[in-house]
Amino acid sequence: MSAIQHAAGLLDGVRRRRPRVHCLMNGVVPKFVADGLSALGAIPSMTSSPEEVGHFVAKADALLVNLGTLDAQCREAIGIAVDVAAKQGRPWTLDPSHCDYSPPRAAFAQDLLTRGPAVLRANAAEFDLLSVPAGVVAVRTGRQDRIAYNGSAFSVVNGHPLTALVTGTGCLSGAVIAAFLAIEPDPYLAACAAMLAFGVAAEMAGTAAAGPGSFEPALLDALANLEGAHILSFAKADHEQG
Ligand SMILES: Nc1ncnc2c1ncn2[C@@H]1O[C@H](COP(=O)(O)OP(=O)(O)OP(=O)(O)O)[C@@H](O)[C@H]1O
Ligand SMILES: Cc1ncsc1CCO
Ligand SMILES: [Mg+2]
Repeated sequence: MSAIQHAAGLLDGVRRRRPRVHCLMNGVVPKFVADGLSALGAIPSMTSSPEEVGHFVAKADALLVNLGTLDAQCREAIGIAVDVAAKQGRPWTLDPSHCDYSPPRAAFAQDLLTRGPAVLRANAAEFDLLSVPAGVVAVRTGRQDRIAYNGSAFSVVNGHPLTALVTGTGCLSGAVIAAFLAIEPDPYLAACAAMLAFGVAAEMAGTAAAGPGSFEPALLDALANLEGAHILSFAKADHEQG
């Protein structure tokens, strides 16, 4: 089965199984990310207090760690969350948001990469600063999204330029990866499926939007209305075999 056919089936799996995704999100776009996960068919939770986060991660099917507005309490919560994820076998995605602005944040992100994330999702500037250890699926987003693992790579060229004009679309794409990780044990297939679903939904939203203001709700609508058949019809992707 191709990665595209597999993605269509996994989208149905997300709707059937409604995975719980716990998000340690930045303070800028938590509502958008939670709404995007709900629209897709997953169940978001966003608590970050150190005394509670472990309980939330233990009950979640997957975790997203986003460093966008990192502070001392976030660092503590992230440490607890990734420990619980490791102990309970919960897959997690790292979004090293804005690590290119701050050497301490880049060092923290680089350290987190050694603590067992299934997937790194980063924009080009963030991605190019980090070295991705073997065993971590590497997703570099931009006009083209490239998913790489162990010598293989998959590039998704779906999407719409308005995506780049709405803050938090990258954060949401990391959350969508976490939702697919919750139901697909192979993190490379999960990440390919997530970026196909997100890219096709963004393309559908782009045709309905007049600008970034109407693109944002249109993207939520497109995530909710997306069907496996849309992925099969509209996916534009290339496989590079290593
Ligand atoms: N020029 C573009 N054309 C089409 N899609 C794009 C373009 N640039 C980015 N995207 C899409 O926008 C989304 C966000 O990617 P980007 O690399 O901009 O992340 P980001 O900088 O982390 O975003 P944010 O921090 O706002 O959440 C991805 O789904 C990506 O495919
Ligand atoms: C703009 C911004 N600043 C910190 S997090 C965030 C949202 C994702 O880029
Ligand atoms: Mg980002």
